[in-house]
Formats: sequence, C-alpha cells, structure tokens
Amino acid sequence: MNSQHPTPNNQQRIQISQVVVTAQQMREIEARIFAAGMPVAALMEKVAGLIARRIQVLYLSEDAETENFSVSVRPHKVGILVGPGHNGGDALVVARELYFRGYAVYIYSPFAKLKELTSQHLQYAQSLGIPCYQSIEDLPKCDLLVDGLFGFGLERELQDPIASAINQLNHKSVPIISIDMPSGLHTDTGEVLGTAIRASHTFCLGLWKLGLLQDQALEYVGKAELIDFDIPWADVEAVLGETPRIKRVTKDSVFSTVPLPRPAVTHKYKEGHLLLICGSRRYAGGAILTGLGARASGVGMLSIAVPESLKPILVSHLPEALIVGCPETQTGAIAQLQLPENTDLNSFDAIACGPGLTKDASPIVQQVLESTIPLVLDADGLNILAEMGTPPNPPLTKGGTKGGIRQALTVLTPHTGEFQRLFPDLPDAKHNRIEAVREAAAQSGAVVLLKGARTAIANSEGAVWIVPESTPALARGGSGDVLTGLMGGLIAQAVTHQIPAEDMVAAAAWWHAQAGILAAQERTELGVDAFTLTQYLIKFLSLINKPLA
Ligand SMILES: NC(=O)C1=CN([C@@H]2O[C@H](COP(=O)(O)OP(=O)(O)OC[C@H]3O[C@@H](n4cnc5c(N)ncnc54)[C@H](OP(=O)(O)O)[C@@H]3O)[C@@H](O)[C@H]2O)[C@@H](O)CC1
Ligand SMILES: Nc1ncnc2c1ncn2[C@@H]1O[C@H](COP(=O)(O)OP(=O)(O)O)[C@@H](O)[C@H]1O
Ligand SMILES: [K+]
Repeated sequence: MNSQHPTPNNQQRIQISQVVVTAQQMREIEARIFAAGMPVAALMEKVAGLIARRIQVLYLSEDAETENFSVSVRPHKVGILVGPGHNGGDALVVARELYFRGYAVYIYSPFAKLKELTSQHLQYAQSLGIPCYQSIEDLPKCDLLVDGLFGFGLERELQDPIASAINQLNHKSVPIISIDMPSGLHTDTGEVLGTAIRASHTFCLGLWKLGLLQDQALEYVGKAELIDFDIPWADVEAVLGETPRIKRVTKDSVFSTVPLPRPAVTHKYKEGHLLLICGSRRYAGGAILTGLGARASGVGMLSIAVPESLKPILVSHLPEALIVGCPETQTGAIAQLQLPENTDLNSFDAIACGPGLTKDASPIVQQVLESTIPLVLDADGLNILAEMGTPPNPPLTKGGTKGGIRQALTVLTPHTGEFQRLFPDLPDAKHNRIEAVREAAAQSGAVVLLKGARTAIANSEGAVWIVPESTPALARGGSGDVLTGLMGGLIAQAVTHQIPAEDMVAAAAWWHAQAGILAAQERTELGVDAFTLTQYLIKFLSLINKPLA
C-alpha cells in the first residue's frame, strides 16, 4: 500500500518497533552492545537525553500536548524517583537535564546503596544543589513525577518503605512518567509485585517489554511509547533469531498483508469465497454481525448458512450474499447443512463457523472439522469443540503431520471463558496470557487467538503476535462476531494474494481494534455497538490508505 520503499535502515527501525522481549533477552542484547565497546555511561546519557526531550515535548514545553496535563498550570516542579539500579541512573540524568532547562527539580532517593554509575549521577546532581530526600514525606509537592525506581531489573516483591511510598504517590493525582516499566511490574508477565506505580505515560526503552503488553499491566502503564535508541538489528537478531518469536502487530505489518491493491484483472471467485455458518432462531443478530464483518473484508463471494427461518432477515441486511437456508432443529439451530447443488464444504476458500449457533448445532461443527480448507471456529463453535474433549484431541493439526484431524489451518478465537473451557489444564490465562496462548496453540495444533484488551495470537510453532492497542469500547456483545466475519473474509483472500493465512488472523485482529479506537474517538467509548463497529472498518481503512505522494 505504501509506495515509498524504506531504506534498509528504516526497515530495521520498523522491525525494531515490532519486536517484544523478556527481561533476560534485553539483558543479553544489552550485554552484546556493551561488549562491542559502547560505554555504559554513554548509552545511559543518550537514552536519558531522549527521555528528557520527550518529557519536555509532552508535558513541559509551551505547546505541550495539553491533554497530558489536567491542572491549569504548566508543570514547573518535577519530582524524580530514583532506584538503586540503572533505571535510577536514567532518572538522575533526566533530573540534571531538566534542572539545566530551568525547572525546579527534587529528587527522592530512598536507597542507601546504589550502583556505581547511579551513585555518581546522584553525587553530581547534589553538587549542583538539586535537593535530595530519603523520605517520601519530605518530597515537596510536585506537578510532575518521573519514575526511575525500577526497570527490567526488578525481580522481587516490593517492601516498605518503597511500597508505601508508591501507594502514597499513586494517590496524589499528579501525572507520573515511568522510565522503561512502571516500577513494581514484572517485566515479562506484567504482574504487580506487591504494588506498582500507576503511570500516565510509560517510555519503554529500546525494545518493547513483554509485560507492557499483558492485560493485567494495562491499568498501570498509561500511554506507552517506545524510545528508540538505535539498538543495532544485528544484536537483536543474534539474541532473538532472524524472526523474533513474539511480535507486536503494527500498521506496517498489517499493510503488507491486507489484500490491497487488488490486481486489475480479477474476478469474484479469485477474491475468495467465504462460507459463514452461524445463527439460530434465538441468535439472529450474531449472524448479521458476522456477515457485516465479512462484508468489510472485501471478500469476493460470501455465502451464509443459517437456519431457514433466518433467511429473510439475512437477505435484507446482506443483499450481496448468498444466503443458504438450512433445515432447523426444534430449538431453531441449524440441523443440517444444505449447500447448493454441486457444492460441498471444500468448494469454498475458507469457513468461519460459530457465532449464534447454540450448542444444538454440534453435528455441524463435527462436519466442518472434517473439511480440508481453512476454518475459523468461534463462540458456540468453540463450546461444542470443548464438549468433544479438552484439549482438542486428536489435535487440529495443519498438514496432518502430528496425526491430527485437520489438513488445513484451524483458527480458534476464544475469549478467556471459552479458553478455559477448551484448555482447562493450562496455566491460568490471566496470569500470563502470552504463555497460555502459546501453550494452547502447541497442544491443539491450531492458531489460537485469545481475545482481551491486548489480544494475543499464537501458532503451533511458537510464534506469537500481540495486538498492542485497542479500546474498552469493544467490551460489548457482538464485537467478537464482527471479528470472526472479518477474519474469515481475509483468510478466504489469502490464497489468491499469496499471503500466509496466519498473518491474516493478526491483520484482522489489529484492524478490528483500530476501527474500535476510531469509532470511540468519534462517538465516545459508549458509542461503539457492534453494528457501528462494522461501519468503521472500511472507514478506518480508507482514512489511512490515502495514497502517499
Ligand atoms: N538495556 C538497555 O539497553 C538500557 C538500560 N538502561 C536502564 O537500565 C535499567 C536496568 O537497570 P538495572 O539492571 O540496573 O536494573 P533496575 O531495574 O534499575 O533495578 C534493579 C536494582 O534494583 C534492586 N532490586 C531489585 N528488586 C528489588 C526490590 N524488590 N526491592 C529493592 N531493590 C530491588 C537490584 O538490586 P539487588 O538488590 O537485586 O542487588 C538492582 O540493583 C533499564 O530498565 C533502563 O532503565 C539504560 O540506562 C540504558 C539502556
Ligand atoms: N477491554 C477491552 N479492550 C479492548 N478490546 C476488548 C476489551 N474487551 C473485549 N474486547 C474485544 O472485544 C471482542 C469481544 O469478543 P467476544 O467476547 O467474543 O464478544 P461477542 O461474543 O459478544 O461477540 C474481542 O475482539 C475482544 O478482544
Ligand atoms: K521505572
């Protein structure tokens, strides 16, 4: 979509923004940089200089983005929270820089023992006359706080007096900028180790830390942004491999996936034929929303199998789709798939099955599992699958190499409840969602998409994609149905456009979240019902797909 070709270096910076690391991986990357000759102090100076400048732009300058500051006065008094390690060192360099820019700076440094470099910076700051306090009670009232207590070196629960100092600071309703991680969060799991800083902004240094992308961290992280300090790609590659295992889904990754532009010469069947199987007399709306999600994918042909009694309403909402009315059970679920003559399940490019089916449609799920084309299972499709045995056994292996029952891609899209029904023996998905989804994909042989505030996707080879932004506006009945349709439609187009279907799963989840964000910006977080969301999918795409000069 983008007509500008980035230079190799730009390309690497784009890749850097997609990488996600654990604390251990960051340590190894850092060690390589230092071993290659970069002085530790020089790197700290560079990083903290970037942080100080960013703080000024966001909070302190004349034209600071006012949304970052709720109080009418521009901040002048800045409190700097200093921990014992290099996170504290970064904070002290920021303190010195802001002091020289004319701000009133106050340091809170409660630790008796500091790392060498941190100790030197503290000594210099004090020599300049910057006041320094050991007790939180003595720290004067500030308009802005910079949190350099702990970064990726934090490994144990916080104790008093630090824990109670953090609790007091959190209650002051003063904006807090956290350096690297909000102090108190575990770098990998995002778990709160006793207590943690509730940041307004987190400036993550160099590479995204996994913990910042875990649901349980979000209320502490505030707005997160990456401070890119030019980590050489070779060092990232040396530690993580050519293709990092955990990646953030970004605009750049999605735009090389979405099937645009279309080839000039094409026809409807070349642009994918999706079969949706959804709905019941009780849940007609789910079928409509899934259909509207699929419509937004641009899929060439859309067929929708629903119980016969739903056919008129589906036709009225989706006149372009082929609505296949099926015989129904007494309860109004699909009793049997009645596809048009000369058509079987393998005539399509992809199937998405589940929204609104009810559990009475279990023979249908059994039947679609036997198809040999890509399949998305959601909602009741997952509940029925869970009743067949957990974890899915035999596995839903793609290619059948592990003796699984499927020869093509299977995508499971559970929310946390459905996930726990499907994978009851897995580590609590709330504790470490990324590990849980990775393990689920390995066990089931499927691509598993675990829904949430930060949706995570894994395949059975251990690759993980995380959708890094979303909005709680999507926490609303029906928004998952929209995702299922959108994803099915994109997967159906994957073959023609020679794009790995797994990338389409990540692209669908990202696009869905971005459409939600745009809709929430225009209509508030209360204004994003699932139907409205379907209208914002193409609106979002057209806004960001303006041709570049
Ligand atoms: N990577 C990079 O490229 C760059 C990294 N940089 C910066 O370095 C940061 C990492 O620095 P770091 O390794 O010194 O660790 P950090 O998080 O400051 O603190 C660990 C200290 O806390 C202590 N401690 C631990 N738990 C504790 C507890 N519960 N309660 C009390 N104490 C506890 C622990 O000591 P211990 O008691 O375990 O001996 C240790 O001394 C990183 O986040 C970034 O800001 C930039 O400067 C340049 C580029
Ligand atoms: N707090 C949240 N922040 C961001 N996205 C959310 C949040 N809660 C839910 N979502 C998203 O909304 C969708 C809800 O899907 P699901 O639970 O299947 O709903 P339904 O079955 O009613 O359609 C998922 O895509 C999920 O990631
Ligand atoms: K911090």
